[in-house]
Amino acid sequence: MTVAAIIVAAGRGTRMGGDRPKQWRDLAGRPVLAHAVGALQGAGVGRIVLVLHPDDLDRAGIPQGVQVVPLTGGDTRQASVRCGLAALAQDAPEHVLIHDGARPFPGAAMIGRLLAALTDHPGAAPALAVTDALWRGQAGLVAGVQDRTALFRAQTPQAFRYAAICAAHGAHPGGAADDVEVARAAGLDVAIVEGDEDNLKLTYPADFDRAERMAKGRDMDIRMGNGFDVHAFTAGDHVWLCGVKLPHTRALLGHSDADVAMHALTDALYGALAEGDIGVHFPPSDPQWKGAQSHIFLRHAMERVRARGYALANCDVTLLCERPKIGPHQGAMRQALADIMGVEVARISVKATTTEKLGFTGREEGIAAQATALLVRA
Ligand SMILES: Nc1ccn([C@@H]2O[C@H](COP(=O)(O)OP(=O)(O)OP(=O)(O)O)[C@@H](O)[C@H]2O)c(=O)n1
Ligand SMILES: C[C@](O)(CO)[C@H](O)COP(=O)(O)O
Repeated sequence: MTVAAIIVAAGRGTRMGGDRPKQWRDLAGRPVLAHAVGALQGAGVGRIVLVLHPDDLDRAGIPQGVQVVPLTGGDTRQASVRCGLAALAQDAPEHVLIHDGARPFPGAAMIGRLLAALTDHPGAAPALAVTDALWRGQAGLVAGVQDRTALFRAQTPQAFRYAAICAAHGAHPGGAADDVEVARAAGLDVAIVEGDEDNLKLTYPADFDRAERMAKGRDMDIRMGNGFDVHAFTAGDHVWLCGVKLPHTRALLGHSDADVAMHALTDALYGALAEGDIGVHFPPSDPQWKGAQSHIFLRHAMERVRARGYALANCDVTLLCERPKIGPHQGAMRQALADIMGVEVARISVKATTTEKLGFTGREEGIAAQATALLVRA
Protein backbone atom coordinates (compact mmCIF):
# COMPACT_ATOMS: atom_id res chain seq x y z
CA MET A 1 0.00 0.00 0.00
CA THR A 2 1.54 3.35 -1.01
CA VAL A 3 0.37 6.38 0.95
CA ALA A 4 0.98 10.07 0.36
CA ALA A 5 -0.42 13.12 2.12
CA ILE A 6 -1.49 16.55 0.94
CA ILE A 7 -1.41 19.34 3.51
CA VAL A 8 -3.38 22.38 2.41
CA ALA A 9 -1.90 25.49 3.95
CA ALA A 10 -2.63 28.32 1.52
CA GLY A 11 -5.43 29.97 3.55
CA ARG A 12 -5.13 33.47 4.93
CA GLY A 13 -6.56 32.81 8.38
CA THR A 14 -8.87 35.82 8.39
CA ARG A 15 -10.90 34.61 11.39
CA MET A 16 -7.77 34.10 13.48
CA GLY A 17 -6.25 37.46 12.57
CA GLY A 18 -2.69 38.30 13.61
CA ASP A 19 0.42 39.40 11.76
CA ARG A 20 0.66 36.23 9.63
CA PRO A 21 -1.61 33.35 8.56
CA LYS A 22 -2.28 31.00 11.49
CA GLN A 23 -0.35 28.04 10.02
CA TRP A 24 2.83 30.16 10.19
CA ARG A 25 2.38 31.27 13.81
CA ASP A 26 4.75 29.91 16.39
CA LEU A 27 3.30 27.08 18.52
CA ALA A 28 5.62 25.83 21.28
CA GLY A 29 8.75 26.82 19.36
CA ARG A 30 7.90 25.98 15.75
CA PRO A 31 5.28 26.94 13.17
CA VAL A 32 1.85 25.28 13.42
CA LEU A 33 2.53 23.77 10.00
CA ALA A 34 5.70 22.08 11.24
CA HIS A 35 3.62 20.28 13.91
CA ALA A 36 1.21 19.00 11.24
CA VAL A 37 4.04 17.82 8.98
CA GLY A 38 5.93 16.22 11.89
CA ALA A 39 2.81 14.40 13.07
CA LEU A 40 2.19 12.86 9.64
CA GLN A 41 5.86 11.93 9.28
CA GLY A 42 5.74 10.46 12.77
CA ALA A 43 2.77 8.37 11.70
CA GLY A 44 4.90 6.89 8.91
CA VAL A 45 3.78 9.00 5.94
CA GLY A 46 6.98 9.48 3.93
CA ARG A 47 5.63 11.48 0.98
CA ILE A 48 3.99 14.81 1.74
CA VAL A 49 2.90 17.56 -0.63
CA LEU A 50 2.49 20.97 0.97
CA VAL A 51 0.26 23.46 -0.86
CA LEU A 52 1.27 27.04 -0.05
CA HIS A 53 0.04 30.48 -1.00
CA PRO A 54 2.43 32.19 -3.49
CA ASP A 55 3.08 34.91 -0.87
CA ASP A 56 4.42 32.29 1.57
CA LEU A 57 6.97 30.55 -0.63
CA ASP A 58 9.90 32.50 0.81
CA ARG A 59 8.89 32.21 4.45
CA ALA A 60 11.38 30.93 6.99
CA GLY A 61 10.30 27.69 8.60
CA ILE A 62 9.01 25.75 5.57
CA PRO A 63 9.30 22.16 6.88
CA GLN A 64 11.99 19.90 5.43
CA GLY A 65 11.36 16.65 3.58
CA VAL A 66 8.18 17.76 1.81
CA GLN A 67 7.29 18.75 -1.78
CA VAL A 68 6.12 22.36 -1.87
CA VAL A 69 3.46 23.26 -4.45
CA PRO A 70 2.23 26.84 -4.95
CA LEU A 71 -1.52 27.41 -5.03
CA THR A 72 -2.85 28.13 -8.51
CA GLY A 73 -6.32 27.97 -10.03
CA GLY A 74 -8.36 29.75 -7.36
CA ASP A 75 -8.24 30.83 -3.75
CA THR A 76 -10.39 28.17 -2.10
CA ARG A 77 -9.47 25.15 0.00
CA GLN A 78 -10.77 23.00 -2.82
CA ALA A 79 -8.39 24.67 -5.31
CA SER A 80 -5.53 23.89 -2.90
CA VAL A 81 -6.52 20.23 -2.74
CA ARG A 82 -6.66 20.02 -6.53
CA CYS A 83 -3.12 21.44 -6.77
CA GLY A 84 -1.95 18.79 -4.30
CA LEU A 85 -3.65 15.96 -6.17
CA ALA A 86 -2.12 17.12 -9.48
CA ALA A 87 1.34 17.20 -7.89
CA LEU A 88 1.01 13.52 -6.95
CA ALA A 89 -0.16 12.40 -10.39
CA GLN A 90 3.19 11.54 -11.91
CA ASP A 91 3.97 8.78 -9.42
CA ALA A 92 0.44 8.21 -8.14
CA PRO A 93 0.03 6.67 -4.66
CA GLU A 94 -2.73 4.15 -3.94
CA HIS A 95 -4.03 6.15 -1.00
CA VAL A 96 -3.97 9.82 -0.12
CA LEU A 97 -4.55 11.64 3.16
CA ILE A 98 -5.81 15.22 2.74
CA HIS A 99 -5.10 17.36 5.80
CA ASP A 100 -5.53 20.96 6.95
CA GLY A 101 -2.27 22.72 7.78
CA ALA A 102 -4.27 24.44 10.51
CA ARG A 103 -4.66 21.15 12.45
CA PRO A 104 -1.34 20.64 14.24
CA PHE A 105 -2.08 17.38 16.10
CA PRO A 106 -3.35 14.57 13.84
CA GLY A 107 -2.66 11.45 15.93
CA ALA A 108 -0.89 8.37 14.58
CA ALA A 109 -3.50 5.98 15.95
CA MET A 110 -6.28 7.86 14.15
CA ILE A 111 -4.28 7.79 10.90
CA GLY A 112 -3.90 4.03 11.32
CA ARG A 113 -7.69 3.69 11.67
CA LEU A 114 -8.26 5.77 8.51
CA LEU A 115 -5.88 3.74 6.35
CA ALA A 116 -7.33 0.48 7.66
CA ALA A 117 -10.83 1.64 6.67
CA LEU A 118 -9.69 2.16 3.05
CA THR A 119 -9.50 -1.62 2.65
CA ASP A 120 -13.30 -1.73 2.57
CA HIS A 121 -14.25 1.79 1.47
CA PRO A 122 -13.01 4.29 -1.15
CA GLY A 123 -13.01 7.02 1.50
CA ALA A 124 -12.73 7.37 5.28
CA ALA A 125 -12.80 10.46 7.46
CA PRO A 126 -12.35 11.15 11.17
CA ALA A 127 -15.23 12.65 13.09
CA LEU A 128 -16.53 13.02 16.63
CA ALA A 129 -20.15 12.51 17.57
CA VAL A 130 -21.84 15.67 18.82
CA THR A 131 -22.35 15.23 22.56
CA ASP A 132 -23.57 18.71 23.59
CA ALA A 133 -27.19 19.70 23.21
CA LEU A 134 -27.76 21.78 20.09
CA TRP A 135 -29.89 24.92 19.98
CA ARG A 136 -31.01 27.30 17.34
CA GLY A 137 -30.51 30.90 18.39
CA GLN A 138 -32.13 34.15 17.38
CA ALA A 139 -31.37 37.65 18.63
CA GLY A 140 -29.37 36.22 21.52
CA LEU A 141 -32.16 33.94 22.73
CA VAL A 142 -32.64 30.20 22.42
CA ALA A 143 -35.18 29.81 19.68
CA GLY A 144 -35.41 26.02 19.54
CA VAL A 145 -33.56 22.74 19.95
CA GLN A 146 -31.90 20.74 17.22
CA ASP A 147 -31.87 16.94 17.26
CA ARG A 148 -28.23 15.87 17.57
CA THR A 149 -28.82 12.20 16.71
CA ALA A 150 -26.38 11.08 14.00
CA LEU A 151 -24.57 14.44 13.91
CA PHE A 152 -20.77 14.48 13.76
CA ARG A 153 -18.00 17.07 13.82
CA ALA A 154 -15.75 16.46 10.79
CA GLN A 155 -11.97 16.49 11.02
CA THR A 156 -8.98 15.89 8.74
CA PRO A 157 -6.97 14.09 7.44
CA GLN A 158 -9.62 12.66 5.18
CA ALA A 159 -8.39 9.50 3.48
CA PHE A 160 -9.19 8.26 0.00
CA ARG A 161 -8.19 5.89 -2.72
CA TYR A 162 -6.21 8.31 -4.87
CA ALA A 163 -7.77 7.52 -8.28
CA ALA A 164 -11.29 7.79 -6.86
CA ILE A 165 -10.82 11.18 -5.18
CA CYS A 166 -9.03 12.58 -8.27
CA ALA A 167 -12.01 11.63 -10.42
CA ALA A 168 -14.41 13.08 -7.84
CA HIS A 169 -12.58 16.43 -7.76
CA GLY A 170 -12.46 16.48 -11.57
CA ALA A 171 -16.24 16.16 -11.73
CA HIS A 172 -17.12 18.60 -8.89
CA PRO A 173 -18.34 22.13 -9.72
CA GLY A 174 -16.56 23.67 -6.70
CA GLY A 175 -17.69 25.18 -3.42
CA ALA A 176 -17.24 22.11 -1.19
CA ALA A 177 -16.25 22.59 2.45
CA ASP A 178 -14.16 19.43 2.48
CA ASP A 179 -13.19 16.37 0.45
CA VAL A 180 -15.87 14.16 1.95
CA GLU A 181 -18.43 16.45 0.34
CA VAL A 182 -16.61 16.10 -3.00
CA ALA A 183 -16.42 12.32 -2.65
CA ARG A 184 -20.07 11.96 -1.76
CA ALA A 185 -21.12 14.12 -4.71
CA ALA A 186 -19.37 11.53 -6.89
CA GLY A 187 -21.26 8.71 -5.19
CA LEU A 188 -18.34 7.39 -3.13
CA ASP A 189 -18.96 5.80 0.27
CA VAL A 190 -17.03 7.48 3.06
CA ALA A 191 -16.60 5.57 6.31
CA ILE A 192 -16.78 7.50 9.57
CA VAL A 193 -13.71 6.73 11.66
CA GLU A 194 -13.29 7.78 15.29
CA GLY A 195 -11.61 11.19 15.38
CA ASP A 196 -9.51 12.69 18.14
CA GLU A 197 -10.42 15.55 20.53
CA ASP A 198 -6.81 16.72 20.33
CA ASN A 199 -7.05 17.09 16.56
CA LEU A 200 -8.47 20.61 16.78
CA LYS A 201 -8.53 23.09 13.92
CA LEU A 202 -7.15 26.51 14.70
CA THR A 203 -9.89 28.88 13.59
CA TYR A 204 -10.27 31.60 16.29
CA PRO A 205 -7.74 33.04 18.78
CA ALA A 206 -9.12 30.90 21.64
CA ASP A 207 -8.23 27.76 19.64
CA PHE A 208 -4.64 28.93 19.55
CA ASP A 209 -4.53 29.35 23.34
CA ARG A 210 -5.87 25.81 23.75
CA ALA A 211 -3.33 24.42 21.27
CA GLU A 212 -0.48 26.07 23.22
CA ARG A 213 -1.66 24.45 26.45
CA MET A 214 -1.91 21.11 24.66
CA ALA A 215 1.52 21.44 23.03
CA LYS A 216 3.11 21.96 26.45
CA GLY A 217 1.35 18.89 27.87
CA ARG A 218 2.17 16.74 24.86
CA ASP A 219 5.84 17.65 24.97
CA MET A 220 6.00 16.08 28.41
CA ASP A 221 4.47 12.77 27.35
CA ILE A 222 7.71 10.99 26.54
CA ARG A 223 8.85 7.39 27.03
CA MET A 224 12.35 5.98 26.89
CA GLY A 225 13.50 2.42 26.32
CA ASN A 226 16.79 0.58 26.02
CA GLY A 227 17.76 -2.72 24.44
CA PHE A 228 20.81 -4.98 24.56
CA ASP A 229 21.67 -8.09 22.55
CA VAL A 230 24.57 -10.43 21.84
CA HIS A 231 25.13 -12.96 19.05
CA ALA A 232 28.08 -15.35 18.78
CA PHE A 233 30.16 -15.79 15.65
CA THR A 234 29.98 -18.99 13.62
CA ALA A 235 31.32 -20.09 10.25
CA GLY A 236 30.12 -17.96 7.35
CA ASP A 237 30.99 -15.14 5.01
CA HIS A 238 28.71 -12.23 5.95
CA VAL A 239 26.85 -10.56 8.82
CA TRP A 240 23.62 -8.55 8.86
CA LEU A 241 23.89 -5.36 10.91
CA CYS A 242 21.19 -2.63 11.00
CA GLY A 243 19.57 -4.17 7.92
CA VAL A 244 22.79 -4.02 5.86
CA LYS A 245 24.59 -7.14 4.63
CA LEU A 246 28.35 -6.86 5.21
CA PRO A 247 30.89 -9.32 3.81
CA HIS A 248 32.90 -10.77 6.74
CA THR A 249 35.11 -13.72 7.54
CA ARG A 250 32.43 -15.11 9.88
CA ALA A 251 28.66 -15.03 10.33
CA LEU A 252 26.52 -14.40 13.42
CA LEU A 253 24.64 -17.34 14.88
CA GLY A 254 20.95 -16.92 15.60
CA HIS A 255 17.45 -18.28 15.17
CA SER A 256 16.69 -15.35 12.81
CA ASP A 257 19.19 -13.52 10.58
CA ALA A 258 20.99 -12.57 13.83
CA ASP A 259 20.97 -8.82 13.15
CA VAL A 260 22.11 -8.03 16.67
CA ALA A 261 21.80 -4.26 16.25
CA MET A 262 18.26 -4.39 14.95
CA HIS A 263 17.30 -6.72 17.79
CA ALA A 264 18.65 -4.26 20.38
CA LEU A 265 16.75 -1.42 18.72
CA THR A 266 13.54 -3.44 18.51
CA ASP A 267 13.84 -4.24 22.21
CA ALA A 268 14.38 -0.55 22.99
CA LEU A 269 11.03 0.24 21.32
CA TYR A 270 9.18 -2.55 23.10
CA GLY A 271 10.86 -1.44 26.31
CA ALA A 272 9.71 2.15 25.87
CA LEU A 273 6.14 0.87 25.55
CA ALA A 274 6.60 -1.59 28.44
CA GLU A 275 5.48 -4.33 26.06
CA GLY A 276 8.07 -6.97 26.84
CA ASP A 277 10.78 -7.84 24.36
CA ILE A 278 11.35 -9.46 20.99
CA GLY A 279 11.10 -12.98 22.43
CA VAL A 280 7.59 -12.30 23.74
CA HIS A 281 6.32 -11.18 20.31
CA PHE A 282 8.38 -13.60 18.18
CA PRO A 283 9.18 -16.66 20.36
CA PRO A 284 12.40 -18.44 19.28
CA SER A 285 10.54 -21.73 19.93
CA ASP A 286 8.21 -20.88 17.03
CA PRO A 287 9.64 -22.41 13.81
CA GLN A 288 8.04 -19.74 11.61
CA TRP A 289 10.68 -17.21 12.75
CA LYS A 290 13.62 -19.49 11.87
CA GLY A 291 15.88 -17.55 9.50
CA ALA A 292 13.44 -14.59 9.56
CA GLN A 293 14.72 -11.21 8.46
CA SER A 294 14.88 -8.90 11.44
CA HIS A 295 13.10 -6.01 9.72
CA ILE A 296 9.89 -7.96 10.45
CA PHE A 297 10.51 -7.48 14.19
CA LEU A 298 11.45 -3.81 13.89
CA ARG A 299 8.44 -3.01 11.70
CA HIS A 300 6.18 -4.70 14.23
CA ALA A 301 7.66 -2.69 17.10
CA MET A 302 7.09 0.55 15.14
CA GLU A 303 3.50 -0.50 14.41
CA ARG A 304 3.00 -0.92 18.16
CA VAL A 305 4.55 2.53 18.76
CA ARG A 306 2.10 4.13 16.33
CA ALA A 307 -0.88 2.12 17.50
CA ARG A 308 -0.22 3.40 21.04
CA GLY A 309 -0.21 6.99 19.71
CA TYR A 310 3.54 7.68 19.86
CA ALA A 311 6.17 8.74 17.35
CA LEU A 312 9.90 8.13 17.46
CA ALA A 313 11.77 11.25 18.59
CA ASN A 314 15.17 9.63 18.08
CA CYS A 315 17.12 6.42 18.61
CA ASP A 316 20.78 5.66 19.12
CA VAL A 317 22.40 2.29 18.38
CA THR A 318 25.92 1.33 19.51
CA LEU A 319 27.67 -1.76 18.16
CA LEU A 320 30.46 -3.32 20.22
CA CYS A 321 32.91 -5.20 18.01
CA GLU A 322 36.47 -5.23 16.77
CA ARG A 323 35.42 -6.19 13.23
CA PRO A 324 33.81 -5.63 10.82
CA LYS A 325 34.54 -1.91 10.81
CA ILE A 326 31.25 -0.06 11.06
CA GLY A 327 32.29 3.49 10.12
CA PRO A 328 32.17 3.07 6.32
CA HIS A 329 28.64 1.63 6.56
CA GLN A 330 27.07 4.02 9.08
CA GLY A 331 25.23 6.05 6.42
CA ALA A 332 23.74 2.96 4.74
CA MET A 333 22.75 1.54 8.12
CA ARG A 334 20.98 4.72 9.23
CA GLN A 335 19.13 4.88 5.91
CA ALA A 336 18.11 1.21 6.08
CA LEU A 337 16.72 1.68 9.59
CA ALA A 338 14.93 4.89 8.55
CA ASP A 339 13.26 3.09 5.64
CA ILE A 340 12.13 0.20 7.81
CA MET A 341 10.90 2.43 10.62
CA GLY A 342 9.29 5.02 8.33
CA VAL A 343 11.03 7.98 9.99
CA GLU A 344 13.53 10.62 8.85
CA VAL A 345 17.12 9.51 8.87
CA ALA A 346 18.00 12.49 11.07
CA ARG A 347 16.22 10.74 13.95
CA ILE A 348 18.53 7.71 13.80
CA SER A 349 22.08 7.36 15.03
CA VAL A 350 24.35 4.33 14.51
CA LYS A 351 27.83 4.19 16.00
CA ALA A 352 30.35 1.62 17.13
CA THR A 353 33.16 1.03 19.56
CA THR A 354 35.71 -1.68 20.14
CA THR A 355 36.22 -3.02 23.65
CA GLU A 356 40.00 -2.63 23.36
CA LYS A 357 40.37 -6.36 22.68
CA LEU A 358 38.87 -7.12 26.11
CA GLY A 359 36.11 -9.61 26.80
CA PHE A 360 34.15 -11.73 24.30
CA THR A 361 33.79 -8.92 21.77
CA GLY A 362 37.51 -8.13 22.07
CA ARG A 363 38.35 -11.81 21.43
CA GLU A 364 35.99 -11.67 18.40
CA GLU A 365 33.76 -14.42 19.74
CA GLY A 366 30.65 -12.38 18.97
CA ILE A 367 29.11 -8.93 18.59
CA ALA A 368 27.06 -7.00 21.16
CA ALA A 369 24.73 -4.09 20.53
CA GLN A 370 22.85 -1.65 22.70
CA ALA A 371 20.19 0.86 21.74
CA THR A 372 18.07 3.58 23.26
CA ALA A 373 14.86 4.99 21.84
CA LEU A 374 12.82 8.01 22.83
CA LEU A 375 9.09 8.14 22.02
CA VAL A 376 6.87 11.22 22.11
CA ARG A 377 3.09 11.48 22.00
CA ALA A 378 2.19 11.93 18.29
N1 LIG B 1 -7.51 28.94 -0.32
C1 LIG B 1 -7.31 28.15 0.70
C2 LIG B 1 -8.11 28.22 1.86
C3 LIG B 1 -7.83 27.38 2.92
N2 LIG B 1 -6.78 26.52 2.83
C4 LIG B 1 -6.42 25.68 3.96
O1 LIG B 1 -7.51 24.91 4.38
C5 LIG B 1 -7.41 24.63 5.77
C6 LIG B 1 -8.73 24.86 6.50
O2 LIG B 1 -9.21 26.14 6.19
P1 LIG B 1 -9.57 27.31 7.22
O3 LIG B 1 -9.42 26.91 8.61
O4 LIG B 1 -10.86 27.89 6.77
O5 LIG B 1 -8.35 28.30 6.92
P2 LIG B 1 -8.33 29.75 6.33
O6 LIG B 1 -9.03 29.79 5.02
O7 LIG B 1 -6.91 30.16 6.36
O8 LIG B 1 -9.14 30.56 7.45
P3 LIG B 1 -10.19 31.72 7.29
O9 LIG B 1 -11.40 31.10 6.64
O10 LIG B 1 -10.45 32.18 8.68
O11 LIG B 1 -9.57 32.79 6.43
C7 LIG B 1 -6.30 25.51 6.30
O12 LIG B 1 -5.16 24.72 6.57
C8 LIG B 1 -6.04 26.49 5.18
O13 LIG B 1 -4.70 26.96 5.10
C9 LIG B 1 -6.02 26.47 1.67
O14 LIG B 1 -5.09 25.70 1.59
N3 LIG B 1 -6.31 27.27 0.63
C1 LIG C 1 -12.09 20.46 6.24
C2 LIG C 1 -12.50 20.87 7.63
O1 LIG C 1 -11.37 20.94 8.47
C3 LIG C 1 -13.41 19.79 8.20
O2 LIG C 1 -13.78 20.10 9.49
C4 LIG C 1 -13.17 22.22 7.63
O3 LIG C 1 -14.38 22.15 6.97
C5 LIG C 1 -12.31 23.30 6.99
O4 LIG C 1 -12.46 24.55 7.59
P1 LIG C 1 -13.61 25.63 7.34
O5 LIG C 1 -13.63 26.42 8.62
O6 LIG C 1 -14.88 24.90 7.06
O7 LIG C 1 -13.13 26.47 6.19
